[in-house]
Amino acid sequence: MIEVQGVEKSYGRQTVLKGIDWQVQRGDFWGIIGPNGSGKTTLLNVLSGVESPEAGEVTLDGRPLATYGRKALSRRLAVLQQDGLPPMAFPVRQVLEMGRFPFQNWRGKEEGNGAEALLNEIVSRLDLQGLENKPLHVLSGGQRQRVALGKVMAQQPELVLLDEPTTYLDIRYQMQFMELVSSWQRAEHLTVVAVMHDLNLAALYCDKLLALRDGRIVAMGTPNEIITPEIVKSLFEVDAYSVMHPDRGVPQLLLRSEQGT
Ligand SMILES: Nc1ncnc2c1ncn2[C@@H]1O[C@H](COP(=O)(O)OP(=O)(O)OP(=O)(O)O)[C@@H](O)[C@H]1O
Repeated sequence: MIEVQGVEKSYGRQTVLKGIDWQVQRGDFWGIIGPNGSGKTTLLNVLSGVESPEAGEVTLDGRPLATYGRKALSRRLAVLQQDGLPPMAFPVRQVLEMGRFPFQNWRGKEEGNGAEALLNEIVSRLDLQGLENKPLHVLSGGQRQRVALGKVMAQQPELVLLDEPTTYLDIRYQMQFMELVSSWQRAEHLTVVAVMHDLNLAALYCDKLLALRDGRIVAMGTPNEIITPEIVKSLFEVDAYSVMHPDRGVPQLLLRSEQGT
């Protein structure tokens, strides 16, 4: 679905992506991991077309990303940031409707009447009943991020790019958010690429992980291949144990204290 070939990206004299080669197949759930400043967000921005690489190319279904118009691209891919929506005064239902923008004509109208049913389904899937008429600024951060996910769902993308989407959520809402994304991904055979800071959540929900350090890919593979003490040490310079999750059969990290036991 996506092919990244020899991508280089610089800001001023700093090269932040160096020779990135990567392929994403339809239906994959990828996590991008790596330390602060390693280029994760920049790579996501190159995939969404927000940033253009100086060298190399990104293609979406065989066609260079740069040749897609903005509206055509937003019918294919959607992006959700850390704090997906600011605390503005728009009511929840209206914010969900904004997700339909790529399908509206110049008068802001959509052909057919499928959108209402779709929005109702999203409201019930995300448990937003009762919040539909409330303005965003009265919601909690966790509720607001659920609405942000709903707006992205309303866009009916084939590819979803998530940039640290659970950063401001407590552990209950982190789990809930990732479960919602995961069930949506399975139901619609979506392709998901998520920048993940929490390696344990990444191991639980991503099928494949790409590890970046200093703008280069240092490892790619399944969570079992990537979430190892050696790779984690090489990325983050921390010592950790890796244990198997008893239910899910994926690795989970336990950090080791610098003082020992
Ligand atoms: N718009 C920009 N202008 C100048 N430098 C930038 C810009 N965006 C990113 N950078 C620099 O590029 C490097 C990579 O940044 P990027 O945000 O991609 O890293 P990251 O891995 O997502 O980091 P974090 O985990 O802290 O979010 C950093 O050194 C950053 O300062």
